[in-house]
Amino acid sequence: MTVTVIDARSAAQQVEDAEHQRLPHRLYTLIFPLDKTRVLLGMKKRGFGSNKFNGFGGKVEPNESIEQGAIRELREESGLCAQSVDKCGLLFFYFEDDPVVMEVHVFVTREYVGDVQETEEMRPQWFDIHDMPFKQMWADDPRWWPYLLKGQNFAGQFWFKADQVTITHEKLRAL
Ligand SMILES: CNc1ncnc2c1ncn2[C@@H]1O[C@H](COP(=O)(O)OP(=O)(O)OP(=O)(O)O)[C@@H](O)[C@H]1O
Repeated sequence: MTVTVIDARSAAQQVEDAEHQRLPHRLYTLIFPLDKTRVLLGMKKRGFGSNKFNGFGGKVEPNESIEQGAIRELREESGLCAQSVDKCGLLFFYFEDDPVVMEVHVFVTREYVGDVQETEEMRPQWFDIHDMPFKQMWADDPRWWPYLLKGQNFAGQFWFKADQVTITHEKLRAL
């Protein structure tokens, strides 16, 4: 069966189970600007995930939609202004020493304007979509990146040790 991700909340319901529902969630976005062969990543210069390459994103603010949050974070962190975004995935991260679930809404954008610029938080760099710097990225990224590349929506859950490196178990599937 093919399930299309219509909105973020319907996607969230795809993977919710009783334990997952009991825990508080914090909403995040993660957005990847694409061209025909490349993706723009950012080297995070400070804070959570520093010294890793990742897409652009952060916490969704109370007064904005998840899409607006993705567009805002992309602009703040890379200088690019997305004119359209496509939702492609939903990720849940659990850390063994943290009761809060990170609920990450993943987007791609192929329509953006502006000049890429380094910011206080991120140093942007283009990479070939088939030659990703996975050794310098979060451990879950190589698991779901192939779905994103194929245009296949996905939902994943990843349980991390407190070291933020070791994945103790995972569930990942196409939607
Ligand atoms: C565990 N495995 C992971 N795999 C892939 N991506 C991950 C991730 N864990 C976090 N992320 C992303 O990292 C950004 C953190 O955002 P983060 O800098 O904390 O938010 P925000 O910019 O609001 O922070 P400030 O409080 O302003 O510093 C955000 O896009 C979030 O989706």
